[in-house]
Amino acid sequence: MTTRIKICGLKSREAIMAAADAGATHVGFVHYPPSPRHVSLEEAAALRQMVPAHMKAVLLLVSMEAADAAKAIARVQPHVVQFHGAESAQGCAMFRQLAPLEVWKAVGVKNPASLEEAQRFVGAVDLILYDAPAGSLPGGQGLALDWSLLAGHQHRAPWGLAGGLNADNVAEAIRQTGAPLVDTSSGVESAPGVKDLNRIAEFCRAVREG
Ligand SMILES: O=C(O)c1ccccc1N[C@@H]1O[C@H](COP(=O)(O)O)[C@@H](O)[C@H]1O
Repeated sequence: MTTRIKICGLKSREAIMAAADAGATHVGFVHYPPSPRHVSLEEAAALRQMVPAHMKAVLLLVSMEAADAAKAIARVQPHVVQFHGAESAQGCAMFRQLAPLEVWKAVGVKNPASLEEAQRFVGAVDLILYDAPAGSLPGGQGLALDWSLLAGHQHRAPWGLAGGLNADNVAEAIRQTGAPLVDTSSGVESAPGVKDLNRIAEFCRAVREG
C-alpha cells in the first residue's frame, strides 16, 4: 500500500505547491502561538483555500477549549483536525460528529506503556499519530521516538508516525514500523518555521523510493 505523507507547518502557497508536486497527500497548518510555525486562523483559512482538491488540509490545534476549537474548525474548514495536546478521548470523539471532518490525535510514545495508554483513543478518533514525547513544545521538535516500540505492534486503529522524520531516516522508519502514514515538519526546514522546498521533495522521494 502507498504510504501517505503529511507535510506540516506550512505558511505559504509555494510550500503547499511544493508538497503537492512532490506527492504529499496531506498538508498541515499549525495554530498554536508558541510554535515557530504558528499561523492565525485567518491565515490558516486562506492557506486551506490553496490546497489542491486531491489533497487533504489538516488543522493542528493544541489543548484548546472545545468551544474555541469548534470555532477554529468552522473558520478554517479543514478536512482533518489534528489534536496535539492534552485532549481527552471523549473530547476528541465529540468532534467526530462534525463529519466528514476527520479527527486525529497525536500521542507521545516514551515506552510500551505509552502504547497501552493510546488505546483509549481507539474508536474515539479516525487516526492515532505516534510522536516523540512532548518536551518544551508538544511537537515539532525534530525528535524521533524509539521506532522499535512500534515494530510488530498490533494496531487497533488507523495510525501514522511523526517525530524527527527527514529524508535520511524516513525509509528506515517505515521499514521498522510499517507506518502507513508519515508526518514531518522540522525535518523539511532550513530553520525553525522556514520550509525548504527541496527538502520537501527529497522527503517525499525517500518515502516513495525507500
Ligand atoms: O510543528 C509544531 O511547531 C508543533 C507545535 C505543537 C504541536 C505539534 C507540532 N508539530 C507536529 O509535531 C509532529 C512532529 O514534528 P517534527 O517532524 O518532529 O518537527 C508533527 O505532527 C508536527 O506536525
